[in-house]
Amino acid sequence: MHYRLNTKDTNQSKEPLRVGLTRLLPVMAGEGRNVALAFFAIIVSSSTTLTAPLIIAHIVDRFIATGDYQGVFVWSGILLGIYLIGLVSSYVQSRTMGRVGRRILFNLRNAIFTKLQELPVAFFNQNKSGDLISRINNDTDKINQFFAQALMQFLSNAALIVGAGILLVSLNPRLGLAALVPAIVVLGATRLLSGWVKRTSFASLQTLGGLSGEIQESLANFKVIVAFNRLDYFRDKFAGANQANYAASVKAGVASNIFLPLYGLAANLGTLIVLAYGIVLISNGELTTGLLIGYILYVTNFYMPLRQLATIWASLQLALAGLDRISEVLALKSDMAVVPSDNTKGDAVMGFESVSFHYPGGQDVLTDINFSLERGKTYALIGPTGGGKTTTASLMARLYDPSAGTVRLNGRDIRAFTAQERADAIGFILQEPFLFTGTVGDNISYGNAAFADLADGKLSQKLDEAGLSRLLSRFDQGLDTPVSASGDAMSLGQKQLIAFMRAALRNPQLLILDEATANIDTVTEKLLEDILDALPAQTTTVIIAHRLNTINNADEIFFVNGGTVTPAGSMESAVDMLLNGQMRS
Ligand SMILES: Nc1ncnc2c1ncn2[C@@H]1O[C@H](COP(=O)(O)OP(=O)(O)OP(=O)(O)O)[C@@H](O)[C@H]1O
Repeated sequence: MHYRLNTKDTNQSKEPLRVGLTRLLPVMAGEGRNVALAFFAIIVSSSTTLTAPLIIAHIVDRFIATGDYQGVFVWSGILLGIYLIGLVSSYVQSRTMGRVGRRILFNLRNAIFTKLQELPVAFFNQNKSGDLISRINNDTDKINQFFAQALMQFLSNAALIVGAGILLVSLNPRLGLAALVPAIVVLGATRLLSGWVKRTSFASLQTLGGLSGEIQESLANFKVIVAFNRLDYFRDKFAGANQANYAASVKAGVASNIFLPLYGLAANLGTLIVLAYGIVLISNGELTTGLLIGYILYVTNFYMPLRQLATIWASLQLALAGLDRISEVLALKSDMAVVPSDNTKGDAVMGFESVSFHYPGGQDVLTDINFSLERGKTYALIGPTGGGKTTTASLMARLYDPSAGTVRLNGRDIRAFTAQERADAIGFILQEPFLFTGTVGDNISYGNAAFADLADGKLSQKLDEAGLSRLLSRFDQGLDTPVSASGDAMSLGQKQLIAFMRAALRNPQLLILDEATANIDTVTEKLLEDILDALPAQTTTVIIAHRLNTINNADEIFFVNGGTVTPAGSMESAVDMLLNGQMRS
C-alpha cells in the first residue's frame, strides 16, 4: 500500500472555507463549555465597545453642548465602568481560549503520535521522519496559535463589525451605507484571494517539513559525513531545502500581508466618506455634531476589527493548511488490520502458501512461495545480498502483508492474530538492533511487558533461568550498564547481544535471527550457539546468515534468491547454490 505523504499538489488544495472550518470542529470536541464561556465574554466586551460611542455622543450633545459638567462627570464615570467590564471580559476570553488552544495542541500531538505508532513499517519506509516531526511540532502549533489567539479575535472582531455595521445603518441609513461601500469591495477581494493565501501557506509548511527531513537525515548520518569528508553534500541538500522554504515562506508572507494595506485603505476611505458626507448632513441640519463624532467612532469600530481580520484571516489559512497536513496523517488507515481467520491448516508453526511479495512500485521479491517450518527445528536462510532473506523474515513477523497468498502462524492466517499475540509467538532479532536510552536491563525488559516492572534482581534470575546470564558478562556493569543516545555508544556486537537476550527471554515459539551474530566474536558466538541449543525443544529457529559456519546446526537450509525460496538439501549443495547464485547476481 502507498503511504507516501507530500504527494498532494498544493495547487489542488482549494477547499471551500466552510469545509475547512467544519474540519476544525472535531479538534474542538469536549471544549464546548469553554468556547461558550469565551463567546459570552466576547459578546460582553463587544457590547461595551459598541455602547461607548453612543454614550460619548450623548455626553457631547446633551451635557457639553448645554454646559452641564456634573452630567459630564457622572456619564464619564459610567463610561469608565463600561470600559472596566470590557477589560475583564477580554481577560476572561483570552485566558479561556489560551487554555483551549494548549489543550487542542496537546490532544492533536497525542492523536498524531498514537496514529504514527499504529501505522505499519511500510509507512515509515515511505516517509522522512523529519517531515513527520515537523507535522507533530510545527503544524499542530499553527492550530494552537489559531485557537489561542486568532479564533477569539476573529469572533470578537466579527461581533464588533456586525454590531457597528448595524448601528451605522440604523442610525442614519444613507450615511451608514456610504460608509460600508469600501468594506464590501474589500471583502469581495478577500474571498477571491483566500485560496491563494492558503495554498502558499500549505507550500510553506510543506517545505518546512522538507527542511526538517534534511536536518534529520544529515544528523542520522553524521559519521558517514565526517568519514567521507562530504560536508558539502548535505550542506548543498540543506541549502536547497532551505532555499525552497525561504522562497515558499516569502510567497506565503506576501500573500498573508496583502490584506493589511487593502483593509487600511478601505478604513481610510470609509472615514473620509463619513466625514465629508456627515459635514454635508450637519450643514443641512440632518445630523448633530455629537452623532457625527459617534459615527466616526463607529466607523473606526467597524474598520479597525476589519483590518485585524486581515491578519487573522491569514492565520486561519495557515491553521487550515496545518490541519490539512495533520489530517493527511490522521486519515491514514493501516492496511495491517486483524481479519477473521479462515480454517486452521496443518500444525506447522509457520507456513507460506503461494506467497508473493513486492515493495510499493517495485518488482516481485518473492513469487509464489510455499514452505512450512516445523516445531523445534532450526532453519537457515541463505542467499546473495538483496536476494530476499530479510523480506521473507519480515513477512513471517507480519511487518508486511504479502501481495498475494497467505502466511500462516500455527496453521492460522497470520492476519488473524493481534499484534500482541504475534509478538508473544515470534521473537525477531533485526539486522540493525534498536536500543533506547536507559540501561541494558531496561532494554531487555522493553520486549517483555511482563518483566517490565521486575526489580533487577528478579530480571537477573529470569535471565539465569533462561541460560542467558552468561552473556551479561560482556557488559561491565551487567544489567545496570548505561545505554546512551539510542545505543550509539554501544558496539554493534553488544547491541546484538542485548537484542538477543530481549528476544530469547520471551521464550517465543518462533525465533528469527537476521544476521544476529554477524558482529560477534567467535567465543561469544559459540556461547550463543549453546544458548540456542538449550532453548525449549519446541522452539523453532530461523537463522539468516552470510557466514556458513553459523548455520552448521540447521536442520534445513533454504536458498533465497530471484523470487524463489528453494530447499538446498545438504550443506554442500547450499554452498554450491550460494556460489552459483552469487556469481549470477
Ligand atoms: N523497504 C524497502 N523498500 C523497497 N525495496 C526494498 C526494501 N527493503 C528491501 N528492498 C528490496 O528487496 C530486495 C530484497 O531485499 P532483502 O533485504 O530482503 O534482501 P536480503 O537477502 O536480506 O539482503 P542482505 O543479505 O543484504 O541483508 C532487494 O532488491 C531490496 O532492494
